Amino acid sequence: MAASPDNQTPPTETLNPPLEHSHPTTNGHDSSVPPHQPPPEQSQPSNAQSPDAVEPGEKRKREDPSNTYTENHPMWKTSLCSYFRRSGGQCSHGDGCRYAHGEAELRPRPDNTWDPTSERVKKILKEENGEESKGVEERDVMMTDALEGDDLDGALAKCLVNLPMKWASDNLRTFLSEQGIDYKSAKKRKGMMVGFVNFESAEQVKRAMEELDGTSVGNKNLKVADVVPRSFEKNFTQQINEILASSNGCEDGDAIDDDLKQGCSNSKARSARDVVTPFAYMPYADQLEHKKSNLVQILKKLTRNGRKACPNGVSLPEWILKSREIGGLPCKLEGILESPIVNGYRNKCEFSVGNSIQGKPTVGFMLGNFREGVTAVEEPTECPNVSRVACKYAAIFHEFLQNSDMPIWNRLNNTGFWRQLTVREGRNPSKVAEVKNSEVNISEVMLIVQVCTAGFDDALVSSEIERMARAFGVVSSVDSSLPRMALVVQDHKGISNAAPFDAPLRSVSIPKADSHPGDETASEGEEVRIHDYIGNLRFSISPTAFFQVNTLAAEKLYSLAGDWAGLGPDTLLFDICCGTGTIGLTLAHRVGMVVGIEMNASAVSDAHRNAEINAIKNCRFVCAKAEHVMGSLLKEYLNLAKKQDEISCSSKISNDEPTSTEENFSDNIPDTDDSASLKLETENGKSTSGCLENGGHGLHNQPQNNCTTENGTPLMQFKNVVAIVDPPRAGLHPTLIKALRTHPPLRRLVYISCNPETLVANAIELCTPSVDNKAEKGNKNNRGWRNMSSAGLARHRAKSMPNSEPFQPIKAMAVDLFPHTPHCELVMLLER
Ligand SMILES: C[S@@+](CC[C@H](N)C(=O)[O-])C[C@H]1O[C@@H](n2cnc3c(N)ncnc32)[C@H](O)[C@@H]1O
Repeated sequence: MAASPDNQTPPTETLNPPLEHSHPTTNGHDSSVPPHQPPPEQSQPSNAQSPDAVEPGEKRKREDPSNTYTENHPMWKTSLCSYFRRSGGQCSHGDGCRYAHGEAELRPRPDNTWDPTSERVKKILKEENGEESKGVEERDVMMTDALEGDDLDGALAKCLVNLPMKWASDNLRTFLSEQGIDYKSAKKRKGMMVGFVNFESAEQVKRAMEELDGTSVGNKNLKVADVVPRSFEKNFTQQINEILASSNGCEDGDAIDDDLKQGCSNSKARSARDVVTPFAYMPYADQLEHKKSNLVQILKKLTRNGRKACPNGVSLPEWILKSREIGGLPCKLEGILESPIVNGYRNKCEFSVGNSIQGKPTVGFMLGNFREGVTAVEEPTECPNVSRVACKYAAIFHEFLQNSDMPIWNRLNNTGFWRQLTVREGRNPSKVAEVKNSEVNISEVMLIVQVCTAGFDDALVSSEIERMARAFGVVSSVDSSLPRMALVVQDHKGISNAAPFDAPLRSVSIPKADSHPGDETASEGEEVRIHDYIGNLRFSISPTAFFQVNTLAAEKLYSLAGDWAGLGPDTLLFDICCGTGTIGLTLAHRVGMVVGIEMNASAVSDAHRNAEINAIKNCRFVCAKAEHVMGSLLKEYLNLAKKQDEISCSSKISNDEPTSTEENFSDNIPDTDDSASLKLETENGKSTSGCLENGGHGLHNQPQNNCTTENGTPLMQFKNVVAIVDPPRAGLHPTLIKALRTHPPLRRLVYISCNPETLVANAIELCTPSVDNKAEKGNKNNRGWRNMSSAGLARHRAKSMPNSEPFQPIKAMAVDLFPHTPHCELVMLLER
């Protein structure tokens, strides 16, 4: 399953590698800086030459820091001396060197962090990341699905880890033959780093381990690991004995005590709790501290990369110059707001269907990464972020699957029927006293069962789905603690469980006799929806629309964004990536007008409906990819002021063809968007006029000027134009960034991010000075972007930014929407 904190791919968020810590390339000093110069965030000591003094075209000179830093300087001995390390303890600066000669001399930095290349930090990171950082080498491989036509024999099967992803079975067989390894069968799927080998005898296993373990293939070392296949239970003891005999010199048939079992077979598996909520072992206050210090490291990348990306001959912007006063941060990180509830907070959980370690069909979370050979699934009961209600539905489905005639999904062969259960919860508005136990507010549940009908008889599919509906109905009719329920089946044939928005959905009636009073009995084809509240606004949410998974914490997030956006009656607010309209609608009463942009058509129709049910009239929602329409929208709305005298507002945005600036923006990053398939829509399905129609609700606000449309409707013009962007994990499209950056009247931008790494990358492009200098532009033929970090790519793109006033990072703050996981939302205010 995909990994993300957004609710399109929920609790598996932690299957992603943990947040990347800032880790300069080699020596703790930035790679662009010669060994004996300070890292970028400290390279402008107070008495250093002002960058403004640098002549155009001349490289900015850095002073020898050993002369300028003294013992009293806050950065004294806070970085390791790479020269000292590389030369085996020699450094011409001797004791006077401002860098630490070894770990013992190293001092903490003013912000209480340590040189990221120090052993101390490496050790902390290892501990923090726990098993996650150890990688597959130190873990069991828990494949519980069989490869096509060949069940693995637990005792004589081995798993080879670190094979090239692109290898198929043939490559693996050739490799084994070249190494002189005898085996019975060998299988590998492209896209995985693991392959499976069955052997004829314990001797073959032993020899394979001796020959292959540690052998290098490409730039990796092979690891021979155990497999815990379906036959785990019956073969376990035998398997252990074989392993003991073959790899540890124990005699075949030795008595096995528990310690030996663990030590020799490495059979300690991680639990779903460890995988999904790796911070659950820490007190909540420590979790918050931990997230904050991670964010500090990530934010510093913005300063470092902004500095690097600054074109030659251009003064460093003020925010970079001032960064050294705040420990290298691009702006102040004002803290982290805690979640009002820390347990059972998720209103959406996607439970995988797969075999447990014991080979039993199970509904829950995968215990690791498919690419690493882990397909085992465990029940969610120990995961503190999942509600008891969601666990109950997972358990009902789990029981049903034990006797289903249809097979569960096999991730290796991409065959099977039952794939995933999504539980979405709708809540009543919470009273303060109920916040701590918000589960009492769960008033309705939408169950989305994902299946793959390909190759199955229609009649069989229908009868099995009916049987499932009865199973849910029976339990909910006897358990009065379960809320109202609606059932939807999603047919998805793709490889990953992440189905596209338009994967066919149909609602399934829950048989009346068995159903709980009030259960949804939507007729076939009718769209089922759930409802939730943000403040006192009611939101109607369709099955595939995004809605923040922690509603109460989202309320804090939106109000923070609103406070920072500097709203008022004369504000036009662009809510970019608006989903069901949550941000714009909750802030609508504080602005003149909201324009929301969202690509998921169901979410846009939810947004319209939500405006309607809450009687909000000053919002308009556009269904399109933001990168396709933002240039046009900004141009139309922001140019209004210039056109005041001659205004007739006859211009139309009839489609999302790129504007001239978009056309000019060519970089060599492929754009996979299908602009042709998208059309700009308004709430009425008509094209949008260049000026805003006076919507009614916002009329009590005082627009600066009015004008009229062709048909005489009054129009408003706004003094203050702000944008709140809330993109998915991948961040903003470069074309959108350019549109925001190159429209000067847009003075303020609030960036909400569930992935601080992409926020930093996008902010590099938004905040780096640009020049109209062809020589500075990126190399159009450079295909090396594939290997670049997101920050490197952003620096590269920043070179192609048309000359325009950059934004400045003003302040940042985190909001914890995901207790017990490493994730949180980050909000940053950018102004110019
Ligand atoms: C993190 S969600 C935020 C939704 C909303 N602001 C909220 O808080 O409920 C990101 C949203 O962006 C939408 N989206 C993703 N890519 C987009 C694009 N290129 N243009 C417009 N919307 C996009 C997704 O469909 C999703 O609804």
